[in-house]
Amino acid sequence: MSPLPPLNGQDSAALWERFRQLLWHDPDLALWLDVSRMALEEQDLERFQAPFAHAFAAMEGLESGAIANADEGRQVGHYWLRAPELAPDPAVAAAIAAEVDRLETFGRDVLAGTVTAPGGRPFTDVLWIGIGGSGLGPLLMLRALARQGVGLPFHFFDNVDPDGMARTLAALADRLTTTLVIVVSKSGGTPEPHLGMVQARARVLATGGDWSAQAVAITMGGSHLDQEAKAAGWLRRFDMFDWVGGRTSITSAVGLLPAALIGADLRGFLEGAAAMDRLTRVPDLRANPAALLAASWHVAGGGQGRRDMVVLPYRDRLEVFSRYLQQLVMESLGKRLDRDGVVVHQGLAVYGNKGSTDQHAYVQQLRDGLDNFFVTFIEVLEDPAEIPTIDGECPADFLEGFLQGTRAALAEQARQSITITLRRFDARGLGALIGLFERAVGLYGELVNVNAYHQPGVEAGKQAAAGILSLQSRVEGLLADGQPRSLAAIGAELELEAVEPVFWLLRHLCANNRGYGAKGDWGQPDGLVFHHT
Ligand SMILES: O=P(O)(O)OC[C@H]1O[C@H](O)[C@H](O)[C@@H](O)[C@@H]1O
Repeated sequence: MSPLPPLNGQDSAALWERFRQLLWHDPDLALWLDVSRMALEEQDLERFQAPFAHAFAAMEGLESGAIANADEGRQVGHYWLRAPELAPDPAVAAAIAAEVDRLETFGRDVLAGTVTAPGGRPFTDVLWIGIGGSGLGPLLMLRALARQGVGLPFHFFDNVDPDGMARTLAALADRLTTTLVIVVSKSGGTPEPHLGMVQARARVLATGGDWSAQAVAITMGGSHLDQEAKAAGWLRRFDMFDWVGGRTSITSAVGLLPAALIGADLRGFLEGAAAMDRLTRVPDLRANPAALLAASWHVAGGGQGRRDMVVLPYRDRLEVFSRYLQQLVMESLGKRLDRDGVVVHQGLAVYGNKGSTDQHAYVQQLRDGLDNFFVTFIEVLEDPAEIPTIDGECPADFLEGFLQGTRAALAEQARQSITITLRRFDARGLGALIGLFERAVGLYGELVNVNAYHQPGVEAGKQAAAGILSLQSRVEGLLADGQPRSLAAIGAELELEAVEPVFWLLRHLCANNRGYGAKGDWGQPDGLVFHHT
């Protein structure tokens, strides 16, 4: 093969040669990957040989059951979920396969009306309670694969925003007694899904529902949530295995149960991911699409994430994909320390929405402004037949034109882009996309030597939040005697280092009907006097 022409200028023959040489295609998945507009050069492909040999070996170790998440002492087994025979323990392989069967059967029975809400009425809705990977994966499945009139409508509690909960409960109204409530938390101890569960249960019971007959748990065996579901005899419990991280849980019950309840092809989804896994195990940088992605990300950001990934899928069904990738990529790669304990502040920022919509929003800056990004276009070739050409205008052709136009306009300004093209978008294709990005993140994590499977920063935020809640109890306890106090007085009596959190807490309490009031100027916190009425 002739040397890869460098990416510079607008020499269309050289660009075409780059396109031809770097194009990756798999006929079975009918998927193309084009990284020719990334700053990946011949010398990069050479210098990456040794690091990728190491990364491929590390991924092989991970898939064979190594403790790849050393900090948490955990195996990383999401690849086994779609190829159970790869699990190092035959009992684990059997458990994975059995769980898929149970999920599929349960979904089918709910849709067929053989598993019903109390009183024998068919379930009408699903309320899905989960956050992070336990919320985003299901949302992606739903937005990507739901078809009009098939399966159950979904509603989400993916936060503890009381306004969001109130709106969701109001929309369900009297259908709450025929709503299947699915509480999802791998750890079973995350506060958000717990609080959501408590609120949902109270409302279901208040409207005459039968909570245990409507509730389903997806969690690790033995977790707090699992114990609760077991003790109260919930309708079903599904397993989330210890070796599956939240951001890679979409091929577990977390993504499969939504698929089953919207009548999507969950076996096809798993098969697509498994097929991509096979293709991304190939230990050859140029022949491995996940390696080509990881190498492209590396050169774009100098191995330090200096360019953001802008995800532009040209399909509304993939609108949530950028949010999904945000968690997968940023929670995996955004790390302060590398595996040797050196401070590296690694990461790769991800944002996006969809094309061509974004063409009319922030693409202006991508074309003309700060060159701190690369775009990942996602294209689907097969168009639905329902939208015809009218007066010679075919929306699908415009979409194709907008995609190519944006790619070319960016290239004119030496802005980098990747394009992933799928012949067809279906459950299998979605599985393949998931598998592709999961592996690319794993390989990139090896290249930059970070543990892509833990999230110590998230834990820090959780602990700080717990500290604020305990401070609130102390402040409320102090003010319970009815004595008015300034922030300084509260700080002195509680021996606090800082009073600013107390100001924030009391500002919130005073804004609601919680029995607290304040005298003074809210713009001059030092002069405020708070009291409990
Ligand atoms: O499923 P859970 O254990 O409730 O966790 C939900 C989410 O929150 C955690 O804090 C993690 O940062 C996420 O990776 C996880 O997906």
